[in-house]
Amino acid sequence: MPQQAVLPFDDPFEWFDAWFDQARQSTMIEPTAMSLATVDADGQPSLRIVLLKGVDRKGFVFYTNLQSRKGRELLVEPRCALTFFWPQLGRQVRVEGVAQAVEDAEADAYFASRSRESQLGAWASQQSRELASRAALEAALAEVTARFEGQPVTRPPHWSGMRVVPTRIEFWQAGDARLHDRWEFVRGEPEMPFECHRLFP
Ligand SMILES: Cc1cc2nc3c(=O)[nH]c(=O)nc-3n(C[C@H](O)[C@H](O)[C@H](O)COP(=O)(O)O)c2cc1C
Repeated sequence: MPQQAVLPFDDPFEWFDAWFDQARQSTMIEPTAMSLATVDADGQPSLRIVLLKGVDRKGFVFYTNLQSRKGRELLVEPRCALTFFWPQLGRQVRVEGVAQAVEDAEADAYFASRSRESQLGAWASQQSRELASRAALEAALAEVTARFEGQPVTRPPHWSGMRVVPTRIEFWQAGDARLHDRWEFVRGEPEMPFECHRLFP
């Protein structure tokens, strides 16, 4: 991978778009997968994979059950972090920021684009709650399938999108002999312009 002597982009969103396009054009499975880190009220971190479903200058959007562990944690502490790892390209992107619920209309539009099976699953799963048995989950799915028979499946009120509004975005490109390139863009508040720094690997 060629080393970057100069800054390839001075705008972190343009930079992300370029790398994300290349990741999606590669043979990589799940290029939209990202680790999402949250913390609970005691400061205990937790980490899981979610899928990036939208990105623009406002931030990085994923969808989930708002009553899941991550949903409950983000309600109390919206500061969170994301990491993308694109091994075929030798790249990592790290994002830190604040999660905000997306507008209802945006969540409705995305929910409507999902398969009916996924829509019913969103109703049937009390994500992250204790489940007595697989049969209980299947019974919940059968119940919602019967409830919505012959009609569109509406979005559950507890299922929506979260947008991570970034205050830090770091681009990491693997280099020879571990002399990787790292560039960070930071801003104190989401309304402020980003400052860019190069970091030791
Ligand atoms: C490849 C992959 C993609 C996933 N995408 C999502 C997603 O977009 N939204 C989601 O809520 N969970 C997704 N999950 C499941 C989460 O990793 C996690 O198990 C679930 O959201 C419950 O997490 P929580 O208990 O921390 O809230 C995905 C898991 C994998 C492995």
